[in-house]
Amino acid sequence: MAPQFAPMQNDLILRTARGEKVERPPMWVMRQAGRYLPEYHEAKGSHDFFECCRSPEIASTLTLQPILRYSGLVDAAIIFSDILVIPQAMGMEVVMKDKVGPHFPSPLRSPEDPQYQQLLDKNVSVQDELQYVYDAITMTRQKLEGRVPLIGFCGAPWTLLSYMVEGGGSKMFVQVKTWIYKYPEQSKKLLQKIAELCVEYLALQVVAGAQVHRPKKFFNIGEDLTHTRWQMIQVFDSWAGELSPSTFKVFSLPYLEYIADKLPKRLTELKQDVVPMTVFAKGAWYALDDLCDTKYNVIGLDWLHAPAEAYKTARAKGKVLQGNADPGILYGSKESITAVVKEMVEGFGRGKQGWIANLGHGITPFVKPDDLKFYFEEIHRLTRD
Ligand SMILES: Cc1c2[nH]c(c1CCC(=O)O)Cc1[nH]c(c(CCC(=O)O)c1C)Cc1[nH]c(c(CCC(=O)O)c1C)Cc1[nH]c(c(C)c1CCC(=O)O)C2
Repeated sequence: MAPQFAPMQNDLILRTARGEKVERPPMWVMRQAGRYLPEYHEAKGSHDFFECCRSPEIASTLTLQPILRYSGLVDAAIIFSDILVIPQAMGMEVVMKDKVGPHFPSPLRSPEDPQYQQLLDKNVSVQDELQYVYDAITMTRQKLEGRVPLIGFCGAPWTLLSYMVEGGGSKMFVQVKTWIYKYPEQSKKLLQKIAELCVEYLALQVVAGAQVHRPKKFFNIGEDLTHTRWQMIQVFDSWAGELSPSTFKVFSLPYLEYIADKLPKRLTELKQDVVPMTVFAKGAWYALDDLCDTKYNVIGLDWLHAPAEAYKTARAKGKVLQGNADPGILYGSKESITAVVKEMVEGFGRGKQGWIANLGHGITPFVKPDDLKFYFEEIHRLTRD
């Protein structure tokens, strides 16, 4: 039987993502459960990063931390995990190196590497390999007690391929550029394989948080009430900006589209409702038009976009935007935070439709938690009627 969860109290982000008119913009920030929070370090203790991801108890505790600290200001939780759990599920080793970031001891170097064929041929069960994520989602949904919806996520195929061949973060992208320019067909095969795994992984995340009951006041006339979800999902293409407009169309966009086309179908097969979908292609400012033509409901923006201009493009195509202040603003003065919030509020339709307030990328370490609070409060203040 499906687990039972408390009724949802705040569905603002879901209504906004579906394009409805709202009373104020919903807010959350990427990496909101992270190193800038003292309670994060406390709960993490001496546990390794991936150990925290694999422990539903720790992952759910970390997920809830910003929700508790910024109660009333944060309208969504995002499950504490990492995009690199997919390469791990595919059999690659990934470790998190302190102060360095993710590291693959044996990255995929070329199509001649025996790992290449193994990765393509392996029948990966994301059901079995990533059960700990689904357990963390179910536990988090229980601990949230209906406070806010929970966002599930995965990495985009292009970004995951980059990590798998670079072996970690990169400045020059030598390996992945070699792959796409020397071995384009082999690259595409792997991108497709990753995209298929992403669909199944996202679908199973939705299943793990599925909810059957909800309070009467949220019913819509004529709606099928048997399987109502309180979730959404986001696909992170953090390295999209390494591609050119034309190579993005070949090595990233088709796989992002594949996920957005297939996920609703897969959810229907699994007798689940569809959930709102967000795509965040960092650095791909040139692709806004193309992304607005996909089936994603929400397009995440980094700070390379001027809010008013992006909003015009997105609204013309009925899309919702998410973002987009430079996370670096949180190191600045209160006046500069207010100025950037004003620009967003004015640019994004005063937050009454089509805007989910966020930062333009994940919040960075050393930000003072109260400065993030001020950012949220300013969004709240400036969108109040
Ligand atoms: C590229 C990427 C990764 N992971 C992720 C992305 C896409 C988003 C983005 O572009 O930032 C996604 C991610 N990673 C994490 C979350 C958790 C949910 C959230 O609060 O947003 C999410 C959504 C936790 C994390 N993921 C990581 C941390 C820090 C771990 C620690 O040192 O305690 C957290 C809280 C580690 C991580 N994981 C990854 C990197 C590059 C790093 C190192 C980052 C750094 O050193 O600044 C891979």
